[in-house]
Amino acid sequence: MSEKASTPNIQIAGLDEDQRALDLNREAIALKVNDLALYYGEDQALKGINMRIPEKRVTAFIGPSGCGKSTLLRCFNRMNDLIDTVRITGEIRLHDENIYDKSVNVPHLRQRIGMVFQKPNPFPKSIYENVAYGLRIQGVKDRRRLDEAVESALRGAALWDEVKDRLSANALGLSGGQQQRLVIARAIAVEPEVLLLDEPASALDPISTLKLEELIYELKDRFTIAIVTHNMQQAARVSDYTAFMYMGELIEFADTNTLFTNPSQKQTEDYITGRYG
Ligand SMILES: Nc1ncnc2c1ncn2[C@@H]1O[C@H](COP(=O)(O)OP(=O)(O)OP(=O)(O)O)[C@@H](O)[C@H]1O
Repeated sequence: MSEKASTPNIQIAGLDEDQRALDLNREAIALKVNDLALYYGEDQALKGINMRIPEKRVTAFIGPSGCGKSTLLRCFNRMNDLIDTVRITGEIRLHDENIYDKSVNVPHLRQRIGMVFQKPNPFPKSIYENVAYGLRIQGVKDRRRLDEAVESALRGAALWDEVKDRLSANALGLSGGQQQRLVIARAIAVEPEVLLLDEPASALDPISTLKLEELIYELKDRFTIAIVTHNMQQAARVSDYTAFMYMGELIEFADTNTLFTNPSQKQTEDYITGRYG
């Protein structure tokens, strides 16, 4: 958080934040999790999760390996549906709609809640076609509209200047950091409401990681962001709220500053002070 305050173009947001200190009860809520449990076959991976994810904020999920961070993130856009053994009870509401309701159109849900994974996964197509992909699936054919959307998404993902002269080059020729920003451009081109980021920087070098963190900060003006990270410094730098999970349970959820400086649970304190994990 302190790094944000030291970055000139972020100070205004910081001042604003100070004026109306982060308070979950005063936030608009994008996602609400009610009594969520998830089982892989006989093994329970998530237990009694209740939480609210605020709109247009960055929420980080931290906790030791295997505590269920990625599993929970995948619940938000029903990626766990793809695993045969998974059984889920409880509900998750995107605004007022239970995303697990039978009537939900899952491909449409995944457009509203986009996801970016640990390893950049561009398609073996041109940079342009990667970004245009979701719009083409939606049936957009008009070239000018596609051009505008591709440029806007690439600018939004802080990649435009680096690729504008080679939009027809294969995306696999980009560096790892560029590929990850391209995948973010692909996700935001369809204007989702929520972006799920599952350890998006873990395969990146420090400079690319920094760029990605700056990008996340910029994107939260437009999107609700949930990020899983192993890196506590990263969580502290990029997020407004942090969820600490342990063995499938949500132990503590608070604004990031409070969670890292004054946690209410001993388990959280033990984790952030490096006593386990
Ligand atoms: N496809 C799967 N089938 C069976 N069990 C799984 C599957 N995916 C995850 N699990 C189990 O669910 C638990 C939670 O895993 P998950 O990957 O969500 O944890 P995590 O906190 O994201 O871990 P990490 O930080 O190591 O990525 C673990 O015990 C894991 O072994």
